Amino acid sequence: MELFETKLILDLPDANIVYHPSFLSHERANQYYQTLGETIPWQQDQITVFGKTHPQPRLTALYADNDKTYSYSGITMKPHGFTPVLHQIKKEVEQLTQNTFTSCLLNFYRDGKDSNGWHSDDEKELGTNPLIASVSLGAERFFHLRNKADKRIKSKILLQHGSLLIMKGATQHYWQHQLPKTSKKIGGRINLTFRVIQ
Ligand SMILES: O=C(O)CCC(=O)C(=O)O
Ligand SMILES: [Fe+2]
Repeated sequence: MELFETKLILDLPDANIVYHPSFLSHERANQYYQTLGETIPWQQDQITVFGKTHPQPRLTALYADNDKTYSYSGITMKPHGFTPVLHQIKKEVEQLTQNTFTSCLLNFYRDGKDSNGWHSDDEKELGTNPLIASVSLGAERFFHLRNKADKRIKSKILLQHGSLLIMKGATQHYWQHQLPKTSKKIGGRINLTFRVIQ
């Protein structure tokens, strides 16, 4: 549940992005970080980008209330069924966004060397204008955005422990995002992205 009404609307052309810094209390964010870190069967897949195969620079897991697979960068992920904790977080995200989700893709960035390269969440299984709701737990990391038509148009936002970032509307058509590496000595970060996978 949202603690404060505080929300930040990113003022970017052709984007619809809202940031809720205090979506979860620190106490609950701590609990979720610990539980998910210990209980999720994290996997490290081999990805193929520009014809080269290498281990993905983070760990992932897919959860869903259906058995539809999700494919990107040459990986096909099979979902697990929602656990009680993930189901609880999903309900809270659904309440705030007034949306329902079928799936949650989890990312575990073990330290500052783990990352997520430039991409849009534009796989066809996500539909035309997907609403992506992204919960951050653990170490703060910068989330970069760049305009697809003019890559010099950029923005970044620090994703804090317990925050929720919502991307919707045409955002994925016009913008890419990434989570770059950092040389700072930081701990792990868990990210949960709720989506509809059709
Ligand atoms: O870790 C993040 O905040 C971003 C994750 C992301 O972009 C994705 O999984 O598609
Ligand atoms: Fe993404």
